[in-house]
Amino acid sequence: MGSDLLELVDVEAGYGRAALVLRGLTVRVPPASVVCLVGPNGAGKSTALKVASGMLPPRAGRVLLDGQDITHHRPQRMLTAGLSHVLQGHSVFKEMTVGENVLLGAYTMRDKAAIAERVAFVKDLFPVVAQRWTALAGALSGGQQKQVEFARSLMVSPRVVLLDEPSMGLDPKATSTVFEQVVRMREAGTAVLMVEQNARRALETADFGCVLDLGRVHISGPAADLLADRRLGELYLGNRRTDPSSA
Ligand SMILES: Nc1ncnc2c1ncn2[C@@H]1O[C@H](COP(=O)(O)OP(=O)(O)OP(=O)(O)O)[C@@H](O)[C@H]1O
Repeated sequence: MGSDLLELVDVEAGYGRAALVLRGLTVRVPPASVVCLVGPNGAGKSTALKVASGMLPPRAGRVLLDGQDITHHRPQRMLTAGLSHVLQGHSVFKEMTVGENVLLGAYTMRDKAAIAERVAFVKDLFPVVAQRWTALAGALSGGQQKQVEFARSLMVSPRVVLLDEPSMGLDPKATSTVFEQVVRMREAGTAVLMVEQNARRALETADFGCVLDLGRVHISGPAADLLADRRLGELYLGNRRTDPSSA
């Protein structure tokens, strides 16, 4: 180990008195890489992100950031440590401007010059944020709103961004844009741990993939290898057994 930025190691977690959802989950995110969690509904993908960001304390196992044990840090401390979580669904405040939404991501920051520097950074990374800065966020398309959420999550200069279903509810064109922005985040040096239903598209974007089933990693490896795995294609990626192009 040692070279991974974020590690979930042998994590067990669940909700209240209900049975465990994560049953010994280990996931590793190397620096400036995109790692994608895929798998069937209820496998525990979103739960893994909640454990990583401190929203759900695990019952066993560890969360390490750059080798430091941050397992029982509260969400705000996780955020200042460098983990930013973009939740499932849309979380922009539609009646506020794009700029106001983005600046909400700086609420833990005191240094005005640092805030201005981050605003310039996210405007550069997401041109739509710069172009629509004073517009009401509710007037933007779903894909554009997702980019506002990304920009907000990057204000604190996170080392890892956790993205829960970034393409949810988006049409194919907006989905492509959102995945292009994920690549840009990685190019800008931020690691991404992403959960996606759109497994094929997500693996095409990711460096590494983990297929979760029943709260454990079933298969993991370079995303290109998972995409090329015929059995995996049939089980999770929608390839038909008779489709010669999936060979
Ligand atoms: N807040 C909660 N309270 C109780 N149970 C929950 C809660 N959130 C999730 N669960 C349960 O935990 C299990 C795993 O849910 P999770 O959302 O992590 O799965 P997932 O792999 O992300 O699924 P999906 O692809 O459907 O989003 C499910 O059985 C779900 O019902």
